[in-house]
Amino acid sequence: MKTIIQTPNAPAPIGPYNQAVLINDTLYTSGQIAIDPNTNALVLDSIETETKLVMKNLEAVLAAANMTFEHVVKTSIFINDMHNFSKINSVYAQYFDEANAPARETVEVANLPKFVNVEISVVAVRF
Ligand SMILES: C=C(N)C(=O)O
Repeated sequence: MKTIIQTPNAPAPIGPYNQAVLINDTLYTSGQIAIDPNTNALVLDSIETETKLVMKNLEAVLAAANMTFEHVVKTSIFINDMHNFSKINSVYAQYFDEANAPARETVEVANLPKFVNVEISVVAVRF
C-alpha cells in the first residue's frame, strides 16, 4: 500500500514532490532543508543550527508516519562544503545511538535548493 505523508510540522514541499512516501512499512522521505515550517523562512545562522533544523524537520516527517529516528535504516547527506563534515556529524550523532546508527552516505555537491548548506533524506522501516 502507498501512502503520501503530509504534515504541517515540517516545511511544505518547494517543488513537485511530497514530504515522504510510505510503501507498506518503509518510509522514503524527501530531502529536508533548514526551512522553519512555522515561518517558511530559511534558518542558516550556523551549520549546527541549520543541521538541527533539518533533523527536526525529518523528525516531524517521521512522526507523521508514526515513526522515530529509531526506525531509520539509511540516510543521505548532501553538503556544499566538506569542511562542515565534522560539525554536521556532531549534530547528527545526537539523534542516533552509535551502535545502531543507520547506513549513510555523505556527498559534497556544487549547490543545493535555496542555496542551503545541508540537505538530508532518510529511509525508515517499521519493524
Ligand atoms: C528540497 C528538496 N527536497 C527538493 O527540492 O528536492
